[in-house]
Amino acid sequence: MPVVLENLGKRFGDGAPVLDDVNATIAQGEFVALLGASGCGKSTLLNIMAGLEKPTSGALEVPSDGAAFMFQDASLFPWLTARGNIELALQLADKTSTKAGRRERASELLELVHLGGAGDKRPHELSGGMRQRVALARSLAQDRQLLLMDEPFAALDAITRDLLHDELERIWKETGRTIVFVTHNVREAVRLGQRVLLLSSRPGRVVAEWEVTEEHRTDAGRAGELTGVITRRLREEIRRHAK
Ligand SMILES: Nc1ncnc2c1ncn2[C@@H]1O[C@H](COP(=O)(O)OP(=O)(O)OP(=O)(O)O)[C@@H](O)[C@H]1O
Repeated sequence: MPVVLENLGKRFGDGAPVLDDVNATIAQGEFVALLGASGCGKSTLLNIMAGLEKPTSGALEVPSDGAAFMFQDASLFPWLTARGNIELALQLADKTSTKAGRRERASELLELVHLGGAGDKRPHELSGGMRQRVALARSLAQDRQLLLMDEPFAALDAITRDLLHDELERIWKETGRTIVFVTHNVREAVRLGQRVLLLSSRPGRVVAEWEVTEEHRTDAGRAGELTGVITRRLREEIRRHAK
């Protein structure tokens, strides 16, 4: 099922609208990067898609089983091991699951995020990148078609982030999830998205979008050109907003 946003608006209390007339359709299995300046309403839009916030106007269609969420901060339970954190998510997702079933599924998910050997470690024993891998496995444990990711790699160093980009792309291809990935990093948006949507500021609205083609993926020069085009457009938005 696609995600459809129609003339979506959001204001908090009697403040100025944060989002106004947001329109977008995201196909099942598509990977969309949502880009915008700080404070333009990206997280608010994601929260609306997750059902955590209600829009003030407009309509939205999301898969009936809701969405899985992954944040910038892994927010793992510190007293549980990596495996324990994943098993808990499995238990919450399916109350009828058995302990043995959860154990097996947690092992599969740990393998999927390349953490097969670290299941018994607790969060403080893991690096930032490893913690985000556990968080990714935990969000996949929720077993929803739609995965919403809010700047999940923003706090990581560049090398770890590049590695996780490769991993996320592989996992997306393996699992066929629909992914909406919020970032303010243009390079990251072009690296991951099949499509990049740019949200303007005050009010937030989709003002531009770009397809990232196979050519961009295989030719670093072409990817660099597209990154440049999008960066210039993003800067325009930021300047317009600063006036
Ligand atoms: N619960 C809330 N109550 C009042 N205002 C809010 C609430 N949540 C968000 N806002 C306001 O909505 C605007 C958009 O915030 P949001 O977090 O969605 O932006 P963002 O694009 O995700 O920002 P960033 O990139 O900095 O994380 C901000 O001005 C923020 O202060």
